[in-house]
Amino acid sequence: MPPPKRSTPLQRSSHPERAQPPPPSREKTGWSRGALCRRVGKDEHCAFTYADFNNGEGISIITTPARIVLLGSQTPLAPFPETDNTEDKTPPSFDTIPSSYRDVAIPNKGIGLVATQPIRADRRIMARTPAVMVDDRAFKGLRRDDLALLLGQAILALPDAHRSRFLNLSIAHDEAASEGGKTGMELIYNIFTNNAFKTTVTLRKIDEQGGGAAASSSEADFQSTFTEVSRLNHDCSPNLGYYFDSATLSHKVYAARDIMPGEELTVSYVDVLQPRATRARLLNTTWHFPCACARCGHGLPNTNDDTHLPLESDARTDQIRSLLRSLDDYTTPSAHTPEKAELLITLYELEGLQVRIYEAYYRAALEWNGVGDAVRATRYARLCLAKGLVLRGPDRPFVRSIQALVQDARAHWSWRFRVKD
Ligand SMILES: C[S@@+](CC[C@H](N)C(=O)[O-])C[C@H]1O[C@@H](n2cnc3c(N)ncnc32)[C@H](O)[C@@H]1O
Repeated sequence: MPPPKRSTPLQRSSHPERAQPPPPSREKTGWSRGALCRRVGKDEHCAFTYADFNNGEGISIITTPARIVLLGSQTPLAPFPETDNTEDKTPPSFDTIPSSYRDVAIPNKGIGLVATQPIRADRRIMARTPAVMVDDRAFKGLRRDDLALLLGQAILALPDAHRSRFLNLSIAHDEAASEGGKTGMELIYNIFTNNAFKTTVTLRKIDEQGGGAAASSSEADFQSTFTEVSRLNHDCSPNLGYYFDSATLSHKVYAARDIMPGEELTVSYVDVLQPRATRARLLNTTWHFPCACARCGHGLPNTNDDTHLPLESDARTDQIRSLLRSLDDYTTPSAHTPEKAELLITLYELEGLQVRIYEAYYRAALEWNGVGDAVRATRYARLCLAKGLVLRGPDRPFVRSIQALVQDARAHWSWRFRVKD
C-alpha cells in the first residue's frame, strides 16, 4: 500500500472563544501543546507532545491539561530533574530487542511481520511505546472532525522518524479506495482508528507530604497507536501474545509458542473464544477483511466454510466456553472437576490457543487443589505462572493468586474447596 499523503498544514491561529492559556514551556516540562483544543462537556482536550520521550522517539497524548500534569509527573513520562544530584538519572528501560523479524508484503493482508530466525516460546519479541494516545473520553465524546483536528496536531508535533512511521501505517480498505479525496487530517484519523487499541494506564496521585509515595491510584483508558506493533496481522490462533505495561507505557509482545523462520507473526484482534461467525463479523465490520485463518476454515486444502474442520473447531470452542462456565461456578457441587480442567488444556492445545493456555492451567491448579492434591496443583500453578507472566504481565489478580498457591497450596483459598467435610 502506498504511504498516505502527508497531512495538509493545520490551522494554528486560535479562535478567540477558545482562547487557551499559554502552552507549558517546553524547556521546563518537556511537553508542548497544540494551539487548538476541543471540549467534551466541561473538559477541554488538547494534543500534548513530549518529543524527547524514549530516546527521542516522542509521544503525543490527547487528553485534558489536568491529566497531562498527572501523567507528566510520574515515570516514565516525567523529565529528569536537572538539579537533584542525588537522584538516579538512569532513563527508564525500553529494551532494544534485536529484531528476529522483518516486514514483508503478504498477499491480501498488506504488510505483515515474518520471523527471520527460530523464535522460542515465551521469548520477548518487542517492547514499544505509542506514537499517539487518545483519552477514551475524547475518543468517545469528540465529533469526528474535532478528533481529526487534534490528531493532526498530535502527529505533526511528533519527531520526523516516528511521524513518518505512523503515516505509513495502513488505513481500512474501503477508506483506501477513496484516499484521493481525503484531507491530511482525515487520513490521519483513518490511520489512527484502523490501528488503535485500548490501553489502560494507572495514574498515581503523588502525596507531596509523604516523601513522593503514591497517595492513591486510578485507572484511565486510552486508545493508542504503536507503529511497529500495528504491523502485526490477525490470526484466530495467534503465535504472539501481548499486554500493555502501564509502568513503562510500553506494549510488550511475546511468542506464545515456538515459531519457525518464515512464519508470519500474528496476534488476535478479537476474543479467540468467540464463535467463528462472531469473530468473522467483528473482523469484517471493524477491520474490513474476511477472516481467512485456519480456524475460520480457510487456508486448508479442499475446504470451505462449511466443511467438517471449521465445524469441529467451533464445537471445541463451544466446549471450552461451557467447561469454563461449569468450572467457574464454585457454588454448585461439581464432580470430576480436575479431569474437566485437564480436558480444557487439551482443547486449548487442539485449537492452537497457546496464547490463552494459562487460563486452562489456572483452572487445573485450582481444581487439583480443590480436591486436596497439592503436588498436582503446584505443578499446574507453575505452568500457569510461566505462561501468564509473559502473556498477561505481572499485575494481574490471577497471577498474584497463583503465586500464593505456589508458595503454600494448603494456605490458598482453594485448598479442598471441592471436598465436603
Ligand atoms: C493493524 S493493521 C495490520 C498491518 C497491515 N497489514 C499493514 O499493512 O500495515 C490492520 C489491517 O491489516 C489487514 N489485515 C490484518 N490481518 C489480516 C488478515 N488476517 N487477513 C487480511 N487482512 C488483514 C487489514 O487490512 C486490517 O485493517
